[in-house]
Amino acid sequence: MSTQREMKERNPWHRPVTIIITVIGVIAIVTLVTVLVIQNRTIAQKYKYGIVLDAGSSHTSLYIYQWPAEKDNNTGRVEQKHHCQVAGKGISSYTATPYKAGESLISCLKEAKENIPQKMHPETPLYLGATAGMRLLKLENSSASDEVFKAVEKTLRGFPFSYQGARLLAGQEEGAFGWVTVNYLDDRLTQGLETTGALDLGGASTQISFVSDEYNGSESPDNAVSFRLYGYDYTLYTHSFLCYGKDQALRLALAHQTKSGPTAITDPCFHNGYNETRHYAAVYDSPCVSDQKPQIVSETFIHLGGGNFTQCQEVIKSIFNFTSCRYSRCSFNGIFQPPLQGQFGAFSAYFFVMNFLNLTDTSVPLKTVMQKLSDYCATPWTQIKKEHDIPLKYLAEYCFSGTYILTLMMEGYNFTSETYSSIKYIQKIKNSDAGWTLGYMLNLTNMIPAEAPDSPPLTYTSYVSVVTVMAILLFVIFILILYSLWPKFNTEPKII
Ligand SMILES: Nc1nc2c(ncn2[C@@H]2O[C@H](COP(=O)(O)OP(=O)(O)OP(=O)(O)O)[C@@H](O)[C@H]2O)c(=O)[nH]1
Repeated sequence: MSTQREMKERNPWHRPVTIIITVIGVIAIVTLVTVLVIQNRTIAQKYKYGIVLDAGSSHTSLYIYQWPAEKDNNTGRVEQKHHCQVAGKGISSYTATPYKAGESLISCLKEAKENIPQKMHPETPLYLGATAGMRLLKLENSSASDEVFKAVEKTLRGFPFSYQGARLLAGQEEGAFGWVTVNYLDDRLTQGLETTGALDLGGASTQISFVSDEYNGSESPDNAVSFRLYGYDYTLYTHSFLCYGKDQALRLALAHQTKSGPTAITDPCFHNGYNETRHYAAVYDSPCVSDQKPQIVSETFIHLGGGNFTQCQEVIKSIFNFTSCRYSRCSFNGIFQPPLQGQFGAFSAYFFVMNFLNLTDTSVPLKTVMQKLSDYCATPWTQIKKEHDIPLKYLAEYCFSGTYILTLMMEGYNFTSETYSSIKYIQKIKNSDAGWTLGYMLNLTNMIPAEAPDSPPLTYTSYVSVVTVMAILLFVIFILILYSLWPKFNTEPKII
């Protein structure tokens, strides 16, 4: 019993001083780590915001982006916080009543007010970029396009955000910013990885953008956009084909089939049994086709479906011009295109259409994809209507749109059955929509620096872990030293 007591007394771990030191040490470590974690988390929870309106030919979308407030100096990730689809058509359709173009944006702007903390409104930049619909309107009627922009600007200025302008984007900008978005979201730019090409299919225009080792901008310099991002140089090939978005391409195909002004056509790109009366004036009411308008005998024509994929491909091929090329190589319509290189992300209508058709898997051989689309096109209209509950106007066009997409890629851009698998149909990357808007905002807010920013050598998690481990280690060393010194301090005078 007494030996046990002696041992207990000699063992420093049983002394109150040691216990107190241990408790204080543990509390110190817990406090240190807690302060580290809380200090950093409080900062990371504050955000800055930016709003971009994509005024497209078919409709307008509003996107809110957010990024950590203290990291806008180039290291914080910008992500999409909210998306609002403006009801109705694109702003270019309001030429008769321009003020309505402005009014159409109000409900989404109100949503933006609700989604961004009020105190951040005045410092939130607000941009509007208009694309191919307004490009066509400008070609057709420049003063009408000015009126629409005025009305839109009036509405945007009426909101408490920091209005930065409403402008027409050049096709080249639309292509280049789409490419920036895809590669930014994929984290390819900071690391200088091989980039992904961008394929964007809109309603009125379509863009192709990629980096090719065989393109430095000397041939067809109009297609070159040079960037220096995070310390890496890029010369991007980009081209926007006006009138080759899927809605205008459909007009081109209908114009091709109604050249002679017939009263009825059997269109292989529409399902068997499809039967609609169309007005010539409505089909030809676009600068993409207005010069092809036939000497009309009738006001309308009957649009019948033929449901034949191969014939549909032939009709679509006829809207491309493959004969003239003054460069070393061309895609179509005499436009230069260097050899395709690397992976491609295909978004907007590429995704909507192929997703509806269940054909987004590009590991499936192209031959099989074509066969499936051919079967879909051959399905009678009555059956298609029974199987899908979506507005008939959209439903009727998927055979055309799917065939257009494959023809544009294979015949227009020169993808092959081998390179088809390098395309990925995408809608979102990490919860942000693929499209030009994010790249546009990153550029205008200088969020992508030309040079790589100085980054801390450790990530936040590694930093906290290292500090924790070091604190524990120091404490253990301290205790061990204390332990080794203990007998000296505690040796009681021995009575001999
Ligand atoms: N199926 C389907 N089609 C859509 C959807 N959203 C848009 N579309 C169609 O896809 C096409 C392209 O749409 P967007 O990418 O918004 O194109 P846009 O901005 O209006 O056109 P551009 O001005 O040429 O860029 C248009 O024909 C739209 O009608 C969708 O959610 N589902």
